[in-house]
Amino acid sequence: MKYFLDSAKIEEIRYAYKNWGIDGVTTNPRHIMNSGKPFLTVLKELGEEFKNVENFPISVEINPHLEDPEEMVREGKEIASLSSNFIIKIPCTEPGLIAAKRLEEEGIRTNVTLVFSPSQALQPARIGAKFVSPFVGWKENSGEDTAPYIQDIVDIYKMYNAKTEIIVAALRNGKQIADAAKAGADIVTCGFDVYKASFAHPFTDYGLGVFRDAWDNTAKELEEVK
Ligand SMILES: O=C(CO)[C@@H](O)[C@H](O)[C@H](O)[C@H](O)COP(=O)(O)O
Repeated sequence: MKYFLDSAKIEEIRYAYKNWGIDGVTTNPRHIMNSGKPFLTVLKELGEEFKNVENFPISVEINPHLEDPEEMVREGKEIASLSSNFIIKIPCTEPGLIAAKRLEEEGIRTNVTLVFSPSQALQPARIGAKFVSPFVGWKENSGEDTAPYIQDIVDIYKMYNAKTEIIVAALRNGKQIADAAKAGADIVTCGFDVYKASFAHPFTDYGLGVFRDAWDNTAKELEEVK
């Protein structure tokens, strides 16, 4: 399963690419706002940073105020022209799906986002979107158990041999990452801190303490000779 970083902060993206080998990036308007930089500046930085890296998808969301498919397509094309790594992220609304279909027909790859049900995940696959992004965290926060819904999407896609790759999004902890892997999702996208926490376990730290003590208290060769 691939790991994408859900972020628009160039420093953490650079770190996660170099040290963790992340496979791509997903951004959204909130991540761009949190970067503290203007939209186009972030896009230029990302395009420049990965200009020599092939197969490194960077999802960039169109203006969320757009409701007309023609305008969505126009903006999607403008964004896509800035970098061959850019994937156009479009909301899972009817106009969004129309725009995604047109963009895919013109060879511009899309990521249909803000997906919250298996039925919403069907049309992105039918129109050949490159990615679909079902959300987990927001539903879990509202008290829903999301494991069955992700499993349903994975199973349906398998049943129909859908080529669209599933990015499980809005994950909050390591268990949700493991659940996505268990369900057979293609990709997860998480924030920097969620990945960092997922690499750790309190027993790993405890065990290290035990082994460090043992190391320090092991008889030293020179002392044994004496
Ligand atoms: O849709 C995708 C990935 O394609 C994500 O970037 C998605 O926007 C984010 O995971 C969600 O918005 C979660 O954001 P947050 O609640 O973790 O700030």
